[in-house]
Amino acid sequence: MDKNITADAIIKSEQNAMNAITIDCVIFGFDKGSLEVLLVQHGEGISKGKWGLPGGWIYKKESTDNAAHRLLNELTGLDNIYLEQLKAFGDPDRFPLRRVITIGYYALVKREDYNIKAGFTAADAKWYKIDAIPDLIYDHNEILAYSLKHLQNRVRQAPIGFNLLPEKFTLLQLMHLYEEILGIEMDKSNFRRKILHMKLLVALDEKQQDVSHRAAKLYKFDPEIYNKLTEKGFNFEF
Ligand SMILES: O=P(O)(O)OC[C@H]1O[C@@H](O)[C@H](O)[C@@H]1O
Repeated sequence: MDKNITADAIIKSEQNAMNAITIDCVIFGFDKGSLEVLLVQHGEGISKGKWGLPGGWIYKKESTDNAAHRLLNELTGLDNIYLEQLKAFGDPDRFPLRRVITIGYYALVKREDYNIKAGFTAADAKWYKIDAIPDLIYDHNEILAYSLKHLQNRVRQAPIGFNLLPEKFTLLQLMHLYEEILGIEMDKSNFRRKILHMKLLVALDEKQQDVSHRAAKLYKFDPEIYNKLTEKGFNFEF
């Protein structure tokens, strides 16, 4: 085949190819029994003044994982977070100016462990309760909805709570964590029976202190079983 024809074809197909890829991070925070999401207010560009997920452009010589950590840190001050890649969001019309595919990342953290400080192109950065999310830019409400579904599936398949609850907690606190993430109300005795059956918790010889109601028994996670179930997975049907 004629070399020039092949080169021409390559150039043409490259010109038609899309090369704009960005990152968007969904950071869920759990604090005092409520699930929240970290959002940033754009300080410049076509979305100035509007709220969205922390994210943006990837540098040419940067891995997508590094870009996710860098952008999150620059925009919100968050650092040292275990970010998991979710999926790519590639609707051709998701970004108004041209075709841009974005890669979603997500994490679930204990809110009080982190200080938030808006920076870079963000005018503000704030935690929003999951049931009070404003209208977000582009397809960010969809990305958030997908991430929440993913988190809800994840809590049915592996233990959660280790980095979200205090070291010693009551069964009710653990149940509220599940209720908040799954957005459902649970039956206390049913939850108690199922969770204790897993042998994931160690009952302590201690009760809550300084509470106005009847003090409840405290539990902690058995780290070995927690890790084993995290690796192996389970099916927690509520
Ligand atoms: O920051 P701007 O330029 O508005 O957004 C560009 C891209 O960065 C991402 O967060 C958006 O989802 C979009 O894909």
